[in-house]
Amino acid sequence: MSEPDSDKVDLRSEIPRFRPAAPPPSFGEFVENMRRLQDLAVCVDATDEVYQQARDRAAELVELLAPYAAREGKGPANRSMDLPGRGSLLMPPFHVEKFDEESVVARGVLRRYHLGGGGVAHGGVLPLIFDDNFGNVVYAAKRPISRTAYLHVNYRKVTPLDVPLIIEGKVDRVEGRKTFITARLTEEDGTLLADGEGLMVQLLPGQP
Ligand SMILES: CCCCCCCCCCCC(=O)SCCNC(=O)CCNC(=O)[C@H](O)C(C)(C)COP(=O)(O)OP(=O)(O)OC[C@H]1O[C@@H](n2cnc3c(N)ncnc32)[C@H](O)[C@@H]1OP(=O)(O)O
Repeated sequence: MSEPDSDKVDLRSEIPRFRPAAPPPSFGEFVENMRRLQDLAVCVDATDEVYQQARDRAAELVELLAPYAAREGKGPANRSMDLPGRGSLLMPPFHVEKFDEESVVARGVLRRYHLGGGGVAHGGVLPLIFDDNFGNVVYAAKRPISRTAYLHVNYRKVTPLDVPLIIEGKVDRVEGRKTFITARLTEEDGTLLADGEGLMVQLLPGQP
């Protein structure tokens, strides 16, 4: 039998404990530069010589970082609460501004690398923002550890890039293992861009 792993949130579950990170000072600037690089990677129109140089410098960066790859929950990405998107490149750069049992509010911008077409955000980015908000709402409401069973987004208006956006989500109702959550994505002046509803289901012992 394998040894119990105290990093698991519950020894019957495969989910790692969530532990906020205190990243080294340069980590935030590194992540912001990586986001800027993503913006450029999706928009530059350069010569082959420039791409060759970019390829080689990117390969150097890979070589520098590869020895430090660590398992989930070790590195600061995704756990740095003071950084946009918790310091995770996967996450849109939003900051949580309110986190309590009533609601979770986060504010941020979508940027060039989130472009879908026609100058506005890719529709697939919005469910990511909603899902992350739902996860935070479950956590803030002190509900048991849960996973998203479904998530429904209504796109009410196109979502602009480089404009402050606000998402606010709250528990709508609880039925046994089920937590139903609703959320709204707006601009700062209250213009509704999208609203969503989701079901988070409490995990049973042993569910990953
Ligand atoms: C501080 C910083 C934090 C940091 C916060 C970080 C935030 C990150 C948040 C990310 C969250 C995720 O994306 S999680 C990843 C995406 N989700 C997943 O991968 C989940 C994959 N699916 C599953 O694992 C499973 O389907 C479960 C666990 C969701 C449910 O399976 P189960 O345990 O067998 O439950 P089951 O008996 O089927 O259903 C239980 C009840 O829910 C209902 N139910 C289940 N699925 C559905 C459904 N799609 N639509 C309607 N109803 C459903 C059933 O009818 C039943 O109702 P009744 O008969 O009892 O009435």
